[in-house]
Amino acid sequence: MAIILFGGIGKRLGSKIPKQFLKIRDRYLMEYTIEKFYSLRTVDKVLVVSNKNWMKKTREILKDKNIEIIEGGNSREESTYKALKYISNFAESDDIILIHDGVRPFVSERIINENISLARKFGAVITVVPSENTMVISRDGRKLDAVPKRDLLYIVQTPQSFKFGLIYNAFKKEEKNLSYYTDDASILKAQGMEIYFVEGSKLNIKITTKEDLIIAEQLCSMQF
Ligand SMILES: Nc1ccn([C@@H]2O[C@H](COP(=O)(O)OP(=O)(O)OP(=O)(O)O)[C@@H](O)[C@H]2O)c(=O)n1
Ligand SMILES: C[C@](O)(CO)[C@H](O)COP(=O)(O)O
Repeated sequence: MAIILFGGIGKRLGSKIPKQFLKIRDRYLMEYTIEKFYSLRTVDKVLVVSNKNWMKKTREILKDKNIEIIEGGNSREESTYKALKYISNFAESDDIILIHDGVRPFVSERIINENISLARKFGAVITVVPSENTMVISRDGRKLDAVPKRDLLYIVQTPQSFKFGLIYNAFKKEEKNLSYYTDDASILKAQGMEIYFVEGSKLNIKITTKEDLIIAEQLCSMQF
């Protein structure tokens, strides 16, 4: 099952409407992402988590698809938790759950299928790419405090995929601290679970700011 997260409002993009409802080449951004999962035989179900103020628009866009839609929460992790609670009514503990940022429309079939196969093998996986830039730590955002060794650094993408029982129990244990986390796997890691890697792609961008939208428009003109 794929949980696709569209519960945000895109503050950092600064557009009047949430970025997932922007159109690129006459298709809603959310349609690009959903299609990547909906078209795969390896994905049995798609659950869309949308923003509570945009449920009607979401239903209208997805009216011709067999997709369940629920309301998100006030943070990405709260939206994920709402989705996990919803599927706890029918999911088995060993079912594979993929959790994906809806604003990553260029995820590939290879990444999705590797998430499924490696989550089945290891129980918990995240999609990553190795850092090609030196990255630094700064506490005040003005000066450099530390330089981690670059070859130890990976940039985390999504999907993040898990055996349902593992991720649901981890969220239940941390339900009061979800706003501390910015992804799903780190909640499991904080409880001592090993998290394995799936090779991502530099094309699997997250559309967060205006620059990302320019890149997305270029990628769409090449891919579709
Ligand atoms: N309460 C929230 C916040 C975010 N998301 C989703 O999580 C993904 C990654 O979040 P981000 O890129 O931060 O999206 P926004 O939260 O919309 O952006 P911003 O932080 O700029 O408002 C997005 O697909 C977003 O829709 C969500 O489902 N529920
Ligand atoms: C989950 C994520 O995409 C991993 O890099 C990222 O943390 C999401 O961050 P956002 O601020 O919710 O976009």
